[in-house]
Amino acid sequence: MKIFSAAQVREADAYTIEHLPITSLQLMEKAAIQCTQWLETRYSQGYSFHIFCGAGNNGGDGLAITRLLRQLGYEATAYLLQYTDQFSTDNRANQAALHSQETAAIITLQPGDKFPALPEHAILVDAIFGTGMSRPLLGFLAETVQQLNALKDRYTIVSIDLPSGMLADESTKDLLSVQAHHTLSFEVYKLAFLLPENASRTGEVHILPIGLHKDYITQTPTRYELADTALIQSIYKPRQPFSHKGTYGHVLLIAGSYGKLGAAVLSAQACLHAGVGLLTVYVPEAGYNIIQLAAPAAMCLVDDNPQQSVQFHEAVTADGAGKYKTIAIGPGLGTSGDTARAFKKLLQRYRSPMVIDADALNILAAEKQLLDLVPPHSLLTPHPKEFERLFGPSANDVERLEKLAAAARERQLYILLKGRYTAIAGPDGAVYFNATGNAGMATGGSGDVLTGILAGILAQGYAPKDAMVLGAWLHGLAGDLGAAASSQEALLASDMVQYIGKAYQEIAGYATLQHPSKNL
Ligand SMILES: NC(=O)C1=CN([C@@H]2O[C@H](COP(=O)(O)OP(=O)(O)OC[C@H]3O[C@@H](n4cnc5c(N)ncnc54)[C@H](O)[C@@H]3O)[C@@H](O)[C@H]2O)[C@@H](O)CC1
Ligand SMILES: Nc1ncnc2c1ncn2[C@@H]1O[C@H](COP(=O)(O)OP(=O)(O)O)[C@@H](O)[C@H]1O
Ligand SMILES: [K+]
Repeated sequence: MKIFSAAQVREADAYTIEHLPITSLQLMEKAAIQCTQWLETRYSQGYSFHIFCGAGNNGGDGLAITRLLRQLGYEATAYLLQYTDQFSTDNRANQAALHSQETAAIITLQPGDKFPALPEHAILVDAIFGTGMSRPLLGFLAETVQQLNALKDRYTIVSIDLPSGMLADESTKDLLSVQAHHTLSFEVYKLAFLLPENASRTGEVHILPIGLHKDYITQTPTRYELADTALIQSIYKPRQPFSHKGTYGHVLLIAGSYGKLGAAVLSAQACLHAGVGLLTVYVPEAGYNIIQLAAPAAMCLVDDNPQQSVQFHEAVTADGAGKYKTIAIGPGLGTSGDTARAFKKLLQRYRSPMVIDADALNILAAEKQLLDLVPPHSLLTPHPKEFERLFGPSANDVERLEKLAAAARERQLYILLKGRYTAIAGPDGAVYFNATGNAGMATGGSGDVLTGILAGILAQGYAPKDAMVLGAWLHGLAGDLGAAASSQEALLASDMVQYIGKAYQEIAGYATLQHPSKNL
């Protein structure tokens, strides 16, 4: 699903009005009908609705919602904020429609007026500004928004299209905006909804279809995209009946150190469940029995050093053309000087794309020149702190995304920035967001599982970008299925491993089952 900027949303509206038999007022009515239906299924007749309307088309939506709610028998009042007398045409049309229905439904709020008294079961609807927001809220507008926010613990606040004060595709981290419990937005996700800095202000986001023209949506290129099931199914390749373990690649996983061998175990198990053909795990001597017992399907190479791996570069031949399709390095590895030196030698020898995570990223961050040695098209998987260590601090989430895209482009890398909406950037500068996953995955070891999954998928022959997008989806879906089976609190990284199979099953769907038994 493409993520449109505010300017593109306006273009999409205009294109739809030009190419379909629909006026802008009718499009507004469709948006208002969708919002009203959402409110109606959620709140019974005992609730009253208090809709705060601006002078533009967002306010027009609010006025239309007020009228539709009243038609359904709800108590609903529109408060029209008098910060200007320049109303949009469709806003005026909806004021007139509401007046002709019943005059008392609109109350104008002037600067200096007392904030309206609210009954017990009130729902506050914010229809002040949407994608037309162009400057910080000041004076009367700022006071009204502050008064709404002061009520957020007592009443539910529903924002239409965007919480007023928030920009769709720029950071508004330091600006005042409505703090909504729900945001009802139209047709497409906006970048603002995917930024951690906005989490407490958008609340739950619900995207409602309003019938924007499909041609505009399919033909318009966007900088950002949210992965969806259609994209994942287009990437996923079912296994071939005559394939063998050589078909699916050999991964060398370099992970674990004394006290952190669990990271190697989790990565190894995840890599196996992701479908790798063969897996060799390289661990310090202390890890031999652990790996052999915890991942019997994997082979094990052991470093001479008992506690940390310091000569893993020897595992690949000097010309780099070894037997390993993919090398993954980092989970629980440690960052000692000897380990860092071995990593440097490995980077000099092995020139195919690798998966680089955790302590391997920390080694790169400590000695930044090593970044120049990373093979092109490698996959780096930093969390925000690791990203900052590697590429420097960012003033806000939008700047961090721009840094992500720039680093991927300039260094010809695939970089996956972890989070609620993990962001994936490649050398072409496009950024994909992943929507699967839940807060239960905020637990030690879940990143190690992701590293294993990515290496396992990459070795099977997926292109790096596809491996990243599919791997992040699979990882999050395994977490979602695991949490559904128990709870987010109880979810462990090992549960994510156990649910990789079920996650694949969902992606593949029964339609792709090749076995003759499906006809029985
Ligand atoms: N046909 C359409 O264009 C549709 C528009 N829709 C609604 O229309 C919204 C966009 O409407 P508009 O483009 O009228 O924009 P808004 O209603 O978001 O804002 C309107 C005006 O507010 C002014 N403004 C912006 N920031 C301000 C500030 N801080 N202080 C004072 N004034 C400020 C701007 O100059 C702008 O002209 C969408 O978010 C959506 O809710 C929907 O009805 C769907 C159809
Ligand atoms: N709130 C959340 N919602 C969705 N996914 C999450 C959330 N918190 C963490 N995750 C996912 O869990 C993983 C955590 O990785 P990381 O921080 O490296 O953990 P660790 O180093 O403990 O293994 C990432 O893939 C991240 O996207
Ligand atoms: K709004």
